[in-house]
Amino acid sequence: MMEPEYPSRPSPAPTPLPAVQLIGAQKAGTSAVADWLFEGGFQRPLVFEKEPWFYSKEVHFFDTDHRYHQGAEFYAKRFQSDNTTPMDLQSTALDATPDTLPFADRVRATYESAGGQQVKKVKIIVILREPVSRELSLYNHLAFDCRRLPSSERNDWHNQAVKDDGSVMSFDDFVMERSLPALERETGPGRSTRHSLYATHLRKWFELFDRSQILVLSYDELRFHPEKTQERIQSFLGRTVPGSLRRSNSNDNSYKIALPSRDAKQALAGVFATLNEELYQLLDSNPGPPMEQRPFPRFQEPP
Ligand SMILES: Nc1ncnc2c1ncn2[C@@H]1O[C@H](COP(=O)(O)OS(=O)(=O)O)[C@@H](OP(=O)(O)O)[C@H]1O
Repeated sequence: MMEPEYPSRPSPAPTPLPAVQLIGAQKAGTSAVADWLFEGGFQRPLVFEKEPWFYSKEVHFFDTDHRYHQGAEFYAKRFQSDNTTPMDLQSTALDATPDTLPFADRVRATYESAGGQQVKKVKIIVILREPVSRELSLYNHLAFDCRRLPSSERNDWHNQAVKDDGSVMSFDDFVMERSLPALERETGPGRSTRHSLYATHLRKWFELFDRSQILVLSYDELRFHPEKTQERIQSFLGRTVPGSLRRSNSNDNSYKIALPSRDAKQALAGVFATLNEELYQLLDSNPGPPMEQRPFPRFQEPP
């Protein structure tokens, strides 16, 4: 029997989403890379009324429930201005939200729902930093904000570094009372600390996206050989980006702690030693695009 012929229905036009996702890790040099890319021609997200200024780098769509649940159109609007075409978006729009790392599934679902095979085209960049130094950087950032912001402007994220009496806790206390408990649970307070569970997060990204779409970078290389990191990113993105990587978002101030105490370092390193090994093995068995460092360099621990 002949199959009946149905007129082919045009599929709905895709919702154009950013071509590049810089997903973290938080405190691993994402602002420096984002600044360089934005200055070099990548398109920033738009900031809407009542949104904070830093949304012009990071949209906080995937990591913020009430934003995520507004859907792909809500997200796409942050990248549409009168003079952008879908073509522009597909090649130069960048979301550099450093908190996206734990949300591979949401990124996949959003790009899938947006159509146009964008899920197969989006380019994902992640920078990994030695976890003890990253935790210290997180603490320094929180402590800096807590000292400069009135309590009415702080949120739960900032208040992680505040003691019951309202004073800012030491890094040692932060490690014992916040970081270590956070690493023992999968959800709840301490998500920023759990960014350092790199193998857990990356395993999901590797399952949900083709490995060739994900460039894994080393913060140590970004710090000591930034020109190499720039070369890798340009090769991955398939375009030359003028300018150079500068230091950015270092929150320098007289209270900033340069090195962890021996106790804090030992307590954290004890947890991260095995997890870092898991990461090296995961990267070893999942080779990335050709411009990625291989083997991935082992982290340099703080002295
Ligand atoms: N060019 C360059 N080289 C080396 N290190 C650099 C560079 N730019 C920024 N940084 C350091 O990266 C830390 C800030 O990271 P992020 O920008 O990712 O932070 S954030 O998640 O966006 O808040 C922060 O680390 P700490 O100084 O240890 O806190 C920055 O100093």
